[in-house]
Amino acid sequence: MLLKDKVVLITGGSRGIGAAVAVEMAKQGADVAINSNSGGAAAAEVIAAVEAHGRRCISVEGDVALPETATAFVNAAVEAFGRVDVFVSNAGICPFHAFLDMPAETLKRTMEVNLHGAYFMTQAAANQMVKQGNGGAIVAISSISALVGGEFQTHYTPTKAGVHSLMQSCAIALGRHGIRCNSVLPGTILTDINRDDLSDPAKREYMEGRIPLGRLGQPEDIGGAVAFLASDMAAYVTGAALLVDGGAFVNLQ
Ligand SMILES: NC(=O)C1=CN([C@@H]2O[C@H](COP(=O)(O)OP(=O)(O)OC[C@H]3O[C@@H](n4cnc5c(N)ncnc54)[C@H](O)[C@@H]3O)[C@@H](O)[C@H]2O)C=CC1
Ligand SMILES: C[C@H](O)[C@@H]1OC(=O)[C@H](O)[C@@H]1O
Repeated sequence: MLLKDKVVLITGGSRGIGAAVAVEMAKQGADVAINSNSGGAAAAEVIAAVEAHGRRCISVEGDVALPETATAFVNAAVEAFGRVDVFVSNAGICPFHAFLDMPAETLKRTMEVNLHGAYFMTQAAANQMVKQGNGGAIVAISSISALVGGEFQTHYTPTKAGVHSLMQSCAIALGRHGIRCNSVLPGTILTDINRDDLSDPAKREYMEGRIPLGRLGQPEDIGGAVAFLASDMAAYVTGAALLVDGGAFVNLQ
């Protein structure tokens, strides 16, 4: 087990990639706190799945765009489990929309959830780790979209580049505290975030055709990369980005 008895916090942990990461953390021996803005039945399922691996799990509801959600989440995790060892910044949205008539509110909300949310949460988790005094690991779920564009993602791709940039700067700011900061860059992973977009069979076939490994990703494909970066196996890895995309990025022709 890579994370035996560690305490891992994950934003957006009720569904999709965050939920799969929560379960992988439990498989690796960690107790888990998940945040989400919806909670409910989905969060209850994640709690049950973590507990099935013999680990503890709490769910804390809150909008990551609000700074107070970050302190409330970290405080709740510390109250439940005593400390924070690993923080995974995952919550995000991608309301697909064309560039020329992008509503200002859609742009603002996407920036606030994806980038400001990652900032507030990373800051709150890091402050707790510094207070504890024995280091820690922070992993942000950025994206292949930090490296390449998307016609209907002009509001989204800058947030994913920003999240990785945040990890790079935090790697410097927090290195002296023994806190490592890295990004995972998933390719296209089948979740609710792209369900509508990929419901078009032609689009889905095109996306699959771009991937050397021959399939779109599943949320479970991301868990191993996060576990590695969060663990002592990556003790000398900080400020790094790990693409987990089935080879999509390198497939020019
Ligand atoms: N699915 C994909 O192809 C890819 C996703 N990503 C990133 O992975 C992360 C997770 O996305 P998915 O699992 O695909 O999406 P999803 O829609 O399946 O899950 C999103 C999670 O974030 C939570 N969330 C959304 N807005 C929130 C808010 N304001 N406050 C708190 N929680 C909030 C939801 O409740 C849910 O738990 C996102 O940051 C996304 O940008 C990155 C690359 C590819
Ligand atoms: C939501 C998209 O399908 C998904 O999000 C990303 O970050 C990937 O680049 C995909 O475009």
